[in-house]
Amino acid sequence: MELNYGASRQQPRQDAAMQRFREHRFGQFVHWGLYAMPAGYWQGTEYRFAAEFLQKTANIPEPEWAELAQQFSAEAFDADAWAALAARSGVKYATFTTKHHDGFCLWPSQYTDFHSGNTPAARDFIGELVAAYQRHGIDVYLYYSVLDWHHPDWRYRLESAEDQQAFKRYLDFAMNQLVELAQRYPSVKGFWFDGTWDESVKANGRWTWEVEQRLKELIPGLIVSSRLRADDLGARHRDSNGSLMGDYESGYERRLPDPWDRSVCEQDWEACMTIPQASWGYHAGPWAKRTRKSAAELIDMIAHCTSLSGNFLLNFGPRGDGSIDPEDAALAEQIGNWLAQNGAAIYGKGVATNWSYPGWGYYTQEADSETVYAVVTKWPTARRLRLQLPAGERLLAATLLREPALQLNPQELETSLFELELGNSSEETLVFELTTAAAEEQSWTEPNPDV
Ligand SMILES: C[C@@H]1N[C@@H](C(=O)NCc2ccccc2)[C@H](O)[C@@H]1O
Repeated sequence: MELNYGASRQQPRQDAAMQRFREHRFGQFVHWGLYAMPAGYWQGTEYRFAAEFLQKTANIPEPEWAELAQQFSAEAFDADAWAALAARSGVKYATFTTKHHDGFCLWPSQYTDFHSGNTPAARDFIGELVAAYQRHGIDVYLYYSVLDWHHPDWRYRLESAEDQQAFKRYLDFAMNQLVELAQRYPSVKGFWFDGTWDESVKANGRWTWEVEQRLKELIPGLIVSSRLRADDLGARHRDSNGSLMGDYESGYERRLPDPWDRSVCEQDWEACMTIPQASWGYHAGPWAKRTRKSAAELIDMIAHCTSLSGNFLLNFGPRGDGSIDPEDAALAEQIGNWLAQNGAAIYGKGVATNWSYPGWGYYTQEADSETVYAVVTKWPTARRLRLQLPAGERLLAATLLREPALQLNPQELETSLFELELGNSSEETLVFELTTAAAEEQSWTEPNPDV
């Protein structure tokens, strides 16, 4: 169907900026703001829900929430320390919340008084973070919530002429802020949009289209997530013809596609994930602590996304004073140590097109390369790894990536089916670099499995 504000392309972008994004594979999400101070508690009660939603879950009147800005001193904030830890964690890009749903801005915006310049901290946190992360060689993306609980002209739905007029004022405000961010921080590589699910935004597909156009005029090569976009009819992420809007699919929030679902590889995509079960902002309660994911679980997710040609954006919620939770820092270091040894299987890699999902982990491969990597995340109890190679291929060698590299002798069970003895290694996540060759002509054909 004819659309004015639908997808602007059918195929993935092939320019250098997009190729750089997809080669990153692993990124850091950072949710930080006023919500990090109460950290899931209000008047002594723990609220077991996302800490950045506390204003709503605890029914806090907006003026009372806004008062938190007067306590925001962030005395332990150190952009360079955040960036150095991020570099050690192995991330290649970082996405920072500039304004979350509560409307509080981490930069001195000229369009509102509700910003970090008007706090005891009196700092441009976004400016400091952009500079520090780029000094550490990490690309920066900016998160912006269209949903804004603070702004008087925000509307969830448009039921009257007054609603329409107010929400027009709100969209003008948001466009002004986005242009302001692009002009203040022109070195950022992209924008990550959130809070676009309400009827009011879905009824303004043209505005979402204009935002993408305007920001890409200001910053050539800019990358914009699909979550910004609605089309003429209010369809989100994908337009009413099923075509992806924006530059990559950003609908995977705290969930990953099925590891065998190769359909997701047709477009660029990114999954974002929390360390605790369901809080993006720092939550100080036992509920969040009890549900933290381990390094092994998160490494599995990194390899899972890579194996389907997607990026994995792991969220960190710094504490209200600007310090990093020591448990998060330790986790970041563990992941970084693994990537230092095994990153060849992740960075710049994607789906191993001819290799089926093995169940015990993931195959990854660089496009147009012969080399395939096997990331073993679920050890077979028999401690023998079975590899079903693509038909017509045989396994010459399997080399363990970690130091010292260990070459295993593949045992041929049947043509294209091989076994590796894993020995007693206690390591959690092993990566093998696989060397294959064309198998000799088969004297027999595979039995027909459809009996
Ligand atoms: C990236 C995350 N998105 C925000 C959020 O509101 N998620 C809750 C939600 C997720 C999906 C549909 C509606 C609401 C969370 O607060 C994080 O910022």
